[in-house]
Amino acid sequence: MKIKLLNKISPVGLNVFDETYETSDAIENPDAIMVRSAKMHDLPRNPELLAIARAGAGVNNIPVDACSEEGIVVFNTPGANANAVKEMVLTGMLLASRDVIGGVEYVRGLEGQDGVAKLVEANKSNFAGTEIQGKTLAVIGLGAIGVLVANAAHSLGMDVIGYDPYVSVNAAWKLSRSIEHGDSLASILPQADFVTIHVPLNDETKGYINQDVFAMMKKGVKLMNFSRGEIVDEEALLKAIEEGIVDKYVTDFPNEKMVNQRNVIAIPHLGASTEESEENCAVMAAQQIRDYLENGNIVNSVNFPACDMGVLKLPCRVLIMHRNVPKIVSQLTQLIARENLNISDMNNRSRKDLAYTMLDLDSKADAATLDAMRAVEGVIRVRVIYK
Ligand SMILES: NC(=O)c1ccc[n+]([C@@H]2O[C@H](COP(=O)([O-])OP(=O)(O)OC[C@H]3O[C@@H](n4cnc5c(N)ncnc54)[C@H](O)[C@@H]3O)[C@@H](O)[C@H]2O)c1
Ligand SMILES: O=C(O)[C@H](O)COP(=O)(O)O
Repeated sequence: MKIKLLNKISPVGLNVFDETYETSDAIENPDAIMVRSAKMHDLPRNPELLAIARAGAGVNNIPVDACSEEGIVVFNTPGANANAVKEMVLTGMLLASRDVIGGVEYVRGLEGQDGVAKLVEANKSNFAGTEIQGKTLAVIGLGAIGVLVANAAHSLGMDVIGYDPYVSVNAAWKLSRSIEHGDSLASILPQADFVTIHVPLNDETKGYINQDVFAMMKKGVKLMNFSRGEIVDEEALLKAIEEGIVDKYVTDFPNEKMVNQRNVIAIPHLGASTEESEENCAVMAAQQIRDYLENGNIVNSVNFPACDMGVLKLPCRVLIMHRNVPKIVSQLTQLIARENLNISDMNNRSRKDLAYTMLDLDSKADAATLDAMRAVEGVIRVRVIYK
């Protein structure tokens, strides 16, 4: 099996692959791709490609809809880098409150001067700040990162209020009971001294933080964006900075416009860049790829349904990706029955308009049966794994 690496992937993750795998950035016609933030929208996809694993959370760099049409499973690694981002958000809030960056730059400028200790004592008041304890933090998006940020901020003495109209039961369980929930942005933003954004970039959230949303914010708010640059409308942001609504904008996504703006602290996308997080993401992504290539199991996909039949023990497993419409499964099983093949076990799962069927057979399926399955209307891809 050939795994193409589109970004630098932690070697600990690559160790998950045994000697039957080849991993490299130079591979052609891969069976699977491992990627971090490399933009894949304009890259060609070879017909053999079965899976793309994003070692991280955001999948806006991957053409997910096109992959679905081609029967390519797209995975991500939910939560694997959440702690790293949480620590960075806390750092961002502190950098926005205390002028550590200005102070350090000032001290560097004293190189070669006499009486440095005396000078810093005389001028330190230029870099004084405020504390985060006792301030109110609004968290937009209570997923893997938002929950960790909310709980950590609460334990540092902040009042925390969150908003997430699609919050999962799992995330809600993890949220501290002291965190209040709002039912709209308007219900959480007016009282917030700090706002932090933890939603994915998609059609709904592009330009989400716009002029109307800035108008809901308290004057002097400090805004953290460790999600994606495009979630914040930059024209509206610069106006809000000009009007004193935003006191500091801390972003992990600098662009040409943001590199040197007044009141903007721009960080070079370091949220997930820790040894621990890079290992967690790479290991999880590699395990998910292996399980899919070797057993056909789907865990943590962002386009196909979760479906797991464990390790393949029977002679043959047939995997069918198809539209979620009536009569497909019955046609597939009839084709199997026609050849007197016995289905020992099966699983069928759907997600929106896509479905996935796994069939464990007592004997090997012949090529003609597999081709007949491929010809069923609504079938996207058929793959077979032999033990
Ligand atoms: N800076 C970095 O290095 C870094 C690292 C990891 C993730 N990220 C970004 O952070 C995002 C969130 O990561 P995560 O791991 O918490 O993902 P997640 O899927 O666990 O959480 C996202 C949450 O946003 C909520 N949401 C979706 N639309 C919303 C809306 N319109 N309003 C409010 N809430 C909404 C979802 O219900 C979900 O709970 C990623 O999609 C990625 O873009 C950045
Ligand atoms: O969505 C993510 O997981 C982050 O933005 C991390 O991106 P990276 O893997 O390129 O650091």
